[in-house]
This record gives sequence, C-alpha cells and structure tokens, in this order.
Amino acid sequence: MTDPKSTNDPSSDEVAAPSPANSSAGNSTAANQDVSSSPALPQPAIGRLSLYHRELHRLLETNSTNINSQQLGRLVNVSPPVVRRDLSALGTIGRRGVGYDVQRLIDRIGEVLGSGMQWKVVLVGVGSLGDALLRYRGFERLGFELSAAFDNAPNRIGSEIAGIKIRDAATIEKFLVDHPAELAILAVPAEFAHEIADRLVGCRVNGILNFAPTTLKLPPRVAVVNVDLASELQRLAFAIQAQR
Ligand SMILES: NC(=O)c1ccc[n+]([C@@H]2O[C@H](COP(=O)([O-])OP(=O)(O)OC[C@H]3O[C@@H](n4cnc5c(N)ncnc54)[C@H](O)[C@@H]3O)[C@@H](O)[C@H]2O)c1
Repeated sequence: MTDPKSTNDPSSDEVAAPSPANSSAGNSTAANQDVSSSPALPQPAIGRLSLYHRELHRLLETNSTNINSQQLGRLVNVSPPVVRRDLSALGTIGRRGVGYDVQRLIDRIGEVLGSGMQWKVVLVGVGSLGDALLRYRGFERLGFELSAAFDNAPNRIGSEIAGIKIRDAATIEKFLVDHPAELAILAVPAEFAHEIADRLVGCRVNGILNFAPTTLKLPPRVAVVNVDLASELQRLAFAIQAQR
C-alpha cells in the first residue's frame, strides 16, 4: 500500500534523501540545551522519529513486516507527507509499491537517535521519581542500561530496586572511574541538582536528563534535556483554552 510515485518525490515512500543527519538526540557532542544541531533533523522531527520508533516496535511484536507512510502517520497522528519528509532524512529506506521494511526502519531510526547503540546511564536521586524510573522496563529495549543508582539518604543506600543497588552518592566519582557512563538522569531536589551535575560532568558524563526544576549551566559539550511535566501540563491547558 504505497503511493505510486517516483524516487525523490516527497509524496512517495521511496525517497532518496540528502545525506542522513549524523547528529541526533543522543549525540553527546550536541550543544548544551540544544540536542539537535542538525538542520536536517529539527527538534520536532526528532520527537516524531522517537514516536515512529516506538510504534514500529509495537508493530514488530504483531509480526508486521511492512508499513507505508499513511499507516505510520495514522499510528502517530501525523500526515503522510510529514512522515515521508521525516523519513527522507534517514536515507533511501522506502521502496515504491512496498513501503518501508519495519525492522530496517527501526534499525535506521535507532541509529540516528543513538538508541541503536548501547548506552550506560546512571541515576542520581532515588526518591519517588527515581524509584519509578528504576522500575521502568522500557529503557533497555532502546539500548539504555541503567547501570547504577545513587542517593545520599542513609536509609536508601544499600537497598535494591528492580535489581539495581542504591549506592552512596559520595561514591559517584569512584564508580564512574571504574564503570564509565555517558548519560545520567538527575532526580534530586533542585537545590542539589547543579552540584551533582557538575560532579557528573567532571566524570565525563556527556548527557543529562534533568528532572530537577532548575537550569543547569554546563560546558557546551554536555547535552541537557530538561523534563518538566508541570510545564507540559501548562502547555496542554493552554492548547485546550485556545480551542475554546
Ligand atoms: N520534571 C518533572 O516532571 C518532575 C516530576 C516530579 C519530580 N520532579 C523533580 O524531580 C526531583 C525528584 O523528585 P522526587 O519527587 O523523586 O523527590 P524525592 O524527594 O522523593 O526524591 C529525591 C531524592 O534525592 C535524594 N537526594 C537529595 N539530595 C541528594 C544528593 N545531594 N545526592 C544524592 N541524592 C540526593 C533524596 O535522598 C531523595 O531520595 C525533584 O527535583 C522534583 O522537583 C520533576
């Protein structure tokens, strides 16, 4: 079920694109606060690629092997031309009359997003949020291994969550010398976030997923993604209000 159009036609699933973007959401050399430095892959496209990736994994579990832009667009509520444009940045991966091979698309998107690689991730702060993140099973599938968790509360240190031992935050540096990790998740109270981030960066951590409601000022080599559910809710409320 593919649009019968020719190669290089953006309305066709078979699209030969300019060279694939090397930089990605997981690119450790991306500028601080800006994880997309590629003009071919702006932030919204990276977000959509991640959604395509998730839906394609689901499809694979149902033994589907092929998909076209219309079907993929329907799954993530994006129009087929937008799907084709996003996927065109990945190189020639669609075939006229056939669409996209699901496994190939998963591999290619994974490569571009950095989840085709294996990443070691450390978590600092094992309170209610950190606890939930440790129990979440979805990271591994995308190549993110939570390799260690740290906290400074004596009643937490030494306990185990989902098979991961909670270590003393005072040992972050020693652990990272012996077991380097490129990514970290920060789930400590805001007032401690910067100090911990600086220590992680000093241990060659290159990317931080920051849940603490504070702005981290880190060297440009460090990529930071801030997650703020409250401001996402604000955006949602704004969108609904605007419709009224
Ligand atoms: N971004 C979001 O959408 C979102 C949602 C919930 C919470 N948060 C933020 O995430 C962070 C954690 O939230 P929570 O609800 O899990 O809080 P929490 O108080 O339950 O957990 C914080 C944990 O960090 C530990 N900690 C404190 N100082 C530390 C230090 N210096 N080194 C190591 N560990 C330290 C504490 O012992 C505790 O276990 C907070 O900054 C909170 O504001 C963000």
